[in-house]
Amino acid sequence: MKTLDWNTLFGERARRIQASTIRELLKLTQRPGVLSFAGGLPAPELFPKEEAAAKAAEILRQKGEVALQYGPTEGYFPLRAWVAEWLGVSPEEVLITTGSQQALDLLGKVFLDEGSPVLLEAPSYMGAIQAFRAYGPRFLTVPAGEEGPDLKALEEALNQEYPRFLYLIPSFQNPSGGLMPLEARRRLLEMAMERGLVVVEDDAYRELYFGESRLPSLFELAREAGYPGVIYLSSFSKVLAPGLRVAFVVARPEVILKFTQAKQGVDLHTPVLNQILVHELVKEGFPERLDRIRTTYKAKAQAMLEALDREMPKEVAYTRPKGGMFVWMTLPEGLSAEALFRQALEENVAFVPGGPFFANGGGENTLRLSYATMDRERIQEGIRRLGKAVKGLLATA
Ligand SMILES: Cc1ncc(COP(=O)(O)O)c(CN[C@@H](CCCC(=O)O)C(=O)O)c1O
Repeated sequence: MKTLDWNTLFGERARRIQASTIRELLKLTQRPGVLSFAGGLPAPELFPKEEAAAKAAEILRQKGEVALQYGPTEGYFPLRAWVAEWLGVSPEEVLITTGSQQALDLLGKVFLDEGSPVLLEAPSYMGAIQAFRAYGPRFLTVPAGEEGPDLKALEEALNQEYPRFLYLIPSFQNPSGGLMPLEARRRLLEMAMERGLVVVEDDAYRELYFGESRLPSLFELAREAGYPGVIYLSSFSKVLAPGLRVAFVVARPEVILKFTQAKQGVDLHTPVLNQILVHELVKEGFPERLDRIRTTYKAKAQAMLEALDREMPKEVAYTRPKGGMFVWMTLPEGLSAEALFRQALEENVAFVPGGPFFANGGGENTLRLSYATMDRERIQEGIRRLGKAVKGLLATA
């Protein structure tokens, strides 16, 4: 009988697909006793378990024939209408997706051909890099820091090339925690409008601000200016429950139509029961829930920063986030976050090395710490362990 070599049987696109570092690391961190700062996993204590249990039972009893049946690809209309009202758009501009991760894949499917230039920040969200990479694009990157992308570098890049789209996370960027100031947002939009550039705004952390209020999204600023070129992504993962896999895309009807056609070929529709459950959970008391979530993450961030200030040697730099879920750490030049990862695992603490957040390489001395999942005591203990591993690495440098 002929043996099968699957690698030769897989298609060209499949051979490009690489594992998600976060997903692979999360397996490692399941080991008992490991304190993990790896995944941006929302605080489980915030999940509305009791409320969801009651509402799910009620939905199945009263609307079981809808909740358990195939549904429209665009999404459960009452949820689309709720998102539309929340964002001040029409339901025809809203598509419900199975997590923002699916929207990232649809972006690749709809906009990218082999070799298409796509522009993103360095570092940027590795889930987006992974989703886009499957379509064989040519990645262009601009440096990003605590105030978002370097606009001078962005202008230079845009003067060289017209990318299929620019992918950004303006508020509490993953992994760098960056927050684009209002002036920078306006400047970026001017550059996009001059060129007719498609801008993808991934606003996963829009509500997780620690200050008094939220900055206007690029999407809102573009609408004010009458520019239709911003495609807006956000999700219920960070403000409700990631396991429900319910998120949305907001864009011009022509874009939503094409994304819907593409989604038909992927999963027909997002699970109907989950969509109805999300709608039931957000239609009352959502603002109060958001306040509780912001207070929780602000306290967790504070706990991590206090511990870092206490445990980390002065050679190590790290951000002081104004929202979101992450602290971005930079080791002295020449030190490897991968080497630190191995040393840290011996101390039973884990994080995500920064390399996979750089689409074109680099960032070997960077790492991302998520404070979202653990309570204050374990955050402090985890950082104590990490501090020990960092000092060990510095001693061998
Ligand atoms: C900027 C940005 N865009 C989309 C997503 C994915 O959100 P969904 O849950 O798919 O709606 C995320 C979620 N990222 C988390 C979750 C990854 C969880 C995992 O792979 O287990 C992380 O970076 O750790 C994100 O940060």
